[in-house]
Amino acid sequence: MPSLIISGAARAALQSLDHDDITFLQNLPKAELHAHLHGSIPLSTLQRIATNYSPSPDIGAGVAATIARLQSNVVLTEISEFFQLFPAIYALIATPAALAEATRDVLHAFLTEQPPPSGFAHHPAPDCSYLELRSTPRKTTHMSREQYLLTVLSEIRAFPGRAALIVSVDRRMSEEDVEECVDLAIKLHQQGEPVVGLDLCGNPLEGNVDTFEKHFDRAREAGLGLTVHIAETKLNGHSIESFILLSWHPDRLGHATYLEEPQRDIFFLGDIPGTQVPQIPPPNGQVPDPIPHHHRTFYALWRKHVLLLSRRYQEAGFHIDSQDDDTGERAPREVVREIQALRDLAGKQYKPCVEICLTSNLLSKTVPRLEEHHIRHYLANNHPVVICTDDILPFRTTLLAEYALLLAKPPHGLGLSRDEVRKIAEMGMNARFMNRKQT
Ligand SMILES: CNc1ncnc2c1ncn2[C@@H]1O[C@H](COP(=O)(O)O)[C@@H](O)[C@H]1O
Repeated sequence: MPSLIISGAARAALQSLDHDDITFLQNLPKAELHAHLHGSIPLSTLQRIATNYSPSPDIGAGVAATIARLQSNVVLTEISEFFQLFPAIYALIATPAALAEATRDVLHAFLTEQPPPSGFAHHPAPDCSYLELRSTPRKTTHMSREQYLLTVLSEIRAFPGRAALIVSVDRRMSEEDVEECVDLAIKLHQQGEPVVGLDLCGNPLEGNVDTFEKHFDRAREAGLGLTVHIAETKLNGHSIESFILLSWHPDRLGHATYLEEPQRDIFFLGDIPGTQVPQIPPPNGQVPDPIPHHHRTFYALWRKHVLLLSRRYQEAGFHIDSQDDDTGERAPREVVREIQALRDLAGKQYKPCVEICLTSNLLSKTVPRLEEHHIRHYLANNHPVVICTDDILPFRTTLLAEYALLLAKPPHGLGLSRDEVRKIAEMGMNARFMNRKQT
């Protein structure tokens, strides 16, 4: 049986709750929708697999060093260091047998009754009611990508209706690799396997997503839900990439930490009270000085963005005057209004559920303090969110402890009421890809 570990802020939040609060959180139906398989392997499982493993000496040293790091709290200076943990984990989980063993323990850690982590005395209970586990199909010397997926799925099938798979593609993949992963995801979904979605993940500071859109489109057409890691760092938030990813209209967004006001204005119309149409430069194309920074960023990006949107809406049968888009003579304000009108016409308000991983963001230093976490913005604007763990192995948390961070009083948590926490849990259950209504 896997043993759970909690430390840091998540531990302090859970410790600050009384027995009643913990029982309340345990009894809430909760969906875990953002958990990466290799980041969620219980440490005890990894250690067991390492004991039965005989690697070449140079790989062995890397594996031993990573396990020692995971044992003694992973302290990161910046998010890019986080991704360096995975090569050693991958070296251990290279055969179908090891992958099956790891997947089984991840599923049990989330879905079956677990004794409380050391130092806690609450009743054993499953960490969540429903799990969408995500993983990047990896080709090794022992298995193809298809075998990889079939191995993971054969374990997931042991939890019918309670577990499903999201196939991840990594930002660093070539287009051919993405194509192969998406082909497999579609094929397995069509064969009735519990493959429910497609995810874009990987080190946010690497890779280029420009050529992936058509494959995400294919996946959507085949009935898969789409989620993308977006604006995970400041650099991603400021770039055209966030506009591109939003223009794919994913069903859910991973992290969305640094989406800027103009991006939210355009895509999530109505999220920012009183500023649905941002105050932006006048129609003559001059950028007046001084203007707020985010309007400047918006001005720099809007033309590219409008071209993208134009293409999508023209494909959907709507008309946008492309000459205006090319010359840039039309006021950005008008463009925003036009987009809003088109959105109204299409009868869709776009409110993709944001997958929130509190401890992950704090430990990978993309959010400095819980009080500054972007969940506050989304909650204040009635924008759907789901609470998730991301990678319980390095981040040493559980879904219960992430919910404790919502309910615990400051400074241990956000101090939300039980009613607010119940609503958040419901939003999460409603954002499941399994059984979702197709739009
Ligand atoms: C910190 N937040 C994150 N942001 C982006 N990608 C992440 C991530 N956490 C994990 N992954 C992605 O998931 C892979 C491991 O699981 P799988 O091999 O797919 O099962 C990592 O290599 C990384 O690409």
